[in-house]
This record gives sequence, C-alpha cells and structure tokens, in this order.
Amino acid sequence: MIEIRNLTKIYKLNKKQMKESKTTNPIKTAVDDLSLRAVPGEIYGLLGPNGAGKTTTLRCISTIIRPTRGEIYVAGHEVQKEPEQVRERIGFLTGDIKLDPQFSVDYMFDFFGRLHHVPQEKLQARKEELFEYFEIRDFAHKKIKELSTGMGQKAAIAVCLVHDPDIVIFDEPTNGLDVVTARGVTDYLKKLRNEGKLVIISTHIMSEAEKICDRIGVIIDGQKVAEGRLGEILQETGTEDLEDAFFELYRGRKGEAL
Ligand SMILES: Nc1ncnc2c1ncn2[C@@H]1O[C@H](COP(=O)(O)OP(=O)(O)OP(=O)(O)O)[C@@H](O)[C@H]1O
Repeated sequence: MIEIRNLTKIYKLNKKQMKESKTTNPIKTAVDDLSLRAVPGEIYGLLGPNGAGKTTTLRCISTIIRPTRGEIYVAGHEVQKEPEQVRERIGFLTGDIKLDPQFSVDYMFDFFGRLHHVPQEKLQARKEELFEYFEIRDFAHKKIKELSTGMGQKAAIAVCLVHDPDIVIFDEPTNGLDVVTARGVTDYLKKLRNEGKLVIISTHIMSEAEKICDRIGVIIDGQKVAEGRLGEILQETGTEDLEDAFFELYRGRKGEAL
C-alpha cells in the first residue's frame, strides 16, 4: 500500500527560476497538504494539468526528493526513515532519469539487476519476459543514445521492472509514444494490476485515465480536488466524461474566468 499523509513540498526558487516563472516570490508550493491511499490490485491515476504537482508527488514517494512536510508510507516503510526498504519495493519510471547513453539496453538491464541483487537465473528469466513483451530483442545491443524515443521508453520500463517490484510508479508512462507502443505499455500496467501489484501513474491524458485507472485523484495547484472511481467523479461533478468533469473542477478551483 502507498499512504500519503498531508504531503507538502515547497521548492525555493533561485533567481533564474523566479525569472522563468515570472514571479518575485522565491517560494513555490508544488504540493499542498495532499493525502491519498493506493492499494495493491489497483491502478491509481494522478490526473492534473502541467505544473499541478504530479511529478513532485511521485518523486517524494520514490525517495528521489524529500517532502517538506508530511509522511509517506510505502508497504509500511516511511520514505524518509527507511528509504532503502522503499527503493527495494518500487519500480520508478520517470522522464528525468536517463539511462547511460553509452551503454546498451542489455548491459543496463544486467547492471540494474545486479544493483537490486536479482539472482542470475531470475535475471535471465526477467530479461526473456520483458524483452519479449516490449520487443526489445532487436535493439538490445544498440547504445541507448542510438534509440528512438519509443525504444528508449521501452528500455527504461524494462530496466525499472528488472527486480519485479510489487509497487510500480510510472510518471507519464506513455509520454511521446505512438498509439501502438502506448497500448503495449498500458496493457502491461493492467497485467501488473491483475497480478495484484499496486500501480500508480501520473497523466494529463483524460482518455488514458478513463481507460486504465481504477481510481483517479484529480490534482490542481498541488491539492487533490476530487478522488474516486470514474463513475463517482462524473456523478460528483454532474458530467458525462472525464474531460468535462476536469473542467468543472478546474473552474471551481480557478473561478469562472476560464
Ligand atoms: N526542482 C524544482 N525547483 C523549483 N520548482 C520546481 C521544481 N520541480 C518542479 N517545480 C515546480 O513545481 C510545480 C509542480 O511541478 P511538477 O513537475 O510536480 O508538476 P506536474 O504536475 O508533474 O507537471 P507536468 O505535467 O508539466 O509534468 C511547478 O510549478 C514546477 O515549476
């Protein structure tokens, strides 16, 4: 289970960041008192516009950055107190973590497998399964820097799943992928969910959230403004699809001037 209790993350902006954000305020509250719970056997989707705080939340869960306030428990381990135990149990996919461009997918897969202490036999079996599913064999020995966006994303997915984690955290999993590759990825996430794993993703793609998420948390300006099954969110907002529901929530948050 993942349990987030009152997570707040505040970034201190430097002069360059303040200029880029057109602000004179050096304090940016990216996540604001956010609580949620996701359980094994479900795909939980964090849905929100650009800058809503989705990536920041997933990075806090994954021990990449430290919360300013609040607690996050991953399979019972608090992320700041027991980061190692958390890292053993999760597979974290994010656009920011790049695989070393000089090495091949095959090499990186083995490297991360050893890092996670995966026994050689199991590593081989994982490689067979993941390289087959994501059709990686054809480019397994190419250097990462020579791969297309889609190939790179498939490689990153395979590598982050090398240790067969029970908790899978994917930040915008289909970003930059064509429909065929994207479907392969979302089908795999459903397969993991059906095996009883906990999958949490961030997305701003309404159709993706509608199709694959068992529960959705809508996040705007770092705050959760709605949560539930698709039907529950539609009922709560009096709308017929997620996009309309989202705009209803967005208007409620930002005022009528949309
Ligand atoms: N390292 C950082 N330093 C300063 N501000 C940051 C940093 N990372 C993110 N932010 C700011 O925090 C806010 C939330 O960013 P975050 O990346 O979590 O949003 P997001 O919902 O994932 O957006 P997107 O869909 O565009 O990826 C944004 O205003 C962003 O500019």
